[in-house]
Amino acid sequence: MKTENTVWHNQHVSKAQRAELKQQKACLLWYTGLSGSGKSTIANAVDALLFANQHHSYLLDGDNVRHGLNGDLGFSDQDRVENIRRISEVAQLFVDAGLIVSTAFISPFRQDRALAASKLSAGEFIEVFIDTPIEVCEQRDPKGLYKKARAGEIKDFTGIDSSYEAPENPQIQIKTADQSIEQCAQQVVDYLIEHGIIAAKKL
Ligand SMILES: Nc1ncnc2c1ncn2[C@@H]1O[C@H](COP(=O)(O)OS(=O)(=O)O)[C@@H](OP(=O)(O)O)[C@H]1O
Ligand SMILES: Nc1ncnc2c1ncn2[C@@H]1O[C@H](COP(=O)(O)OP(=O)(O)O)[C@@H](O)[C@H]1O
Repeated sequence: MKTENTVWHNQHVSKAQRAELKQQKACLLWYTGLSGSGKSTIANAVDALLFANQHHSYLLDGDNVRHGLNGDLGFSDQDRVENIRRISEVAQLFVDAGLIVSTAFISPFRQDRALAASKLSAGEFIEVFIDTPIEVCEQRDPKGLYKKARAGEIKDFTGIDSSYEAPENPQIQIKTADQSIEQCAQQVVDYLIEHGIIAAKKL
């Protein structure tokens, strides 16, 4: 550790106070799933629903973070671990600000998702498994990446030559092949209401 001479400062305003002002509880919706499974689509739909109902939320999305904060990282196992570690730290700060935070990253390794969860209090970390079979993801192929990976133009592609460890006990499991985008988003919103993170209001 290079931080041995630094001291943690407790803030006067707590996470709970910040969240209460926003009439919500702070939490982290951690979306995980294969490329093309629907993480971004569903996380964006949920975020839009929350915003429309005056909630304070923020979405950290894969490609955007990789263009900036994590622009130095590729797709080796080691780089993915570091990618998720940094995202976990950033997400924790946003949760501290009292927000309903969403992260939409493949986050293929259980251990890294567990690390993200360990930084938050009980009930704050909500693992959302976007459970879409690889055949469906590959058929959708929204960015043409599966085609390139099959052609050998991209290596270490998740689900093809890089592993994905599915969650064993996610708080929310969404089967996108059987439901519309709206139904998937509503499944997340229903969870937030049932667990007292937001009030029912119009959602
Ligand atoms: N080799 C390889 N494997 C998987 N994905 C790849 C790869 N190369 C580029 N991409 C694109 O990068 C997006 C995944 O980035 P993540 O930061 O979510 O990945 S990870 O959590 O670190 O595994 C992923 O975005 P999504 O399709 O939205 O998941 C791809 O668009
Ligand atoms: N029920 C659904 N939920 C989410 N996405 C869906 C669904 N049905 C079809 N799709 C489509 O699947 C694709 C998912 O892409 P994307 O959200 O970018 O996935 P990811 O972020 O996991 O890579 C989009 O083109 C989206 O329109």
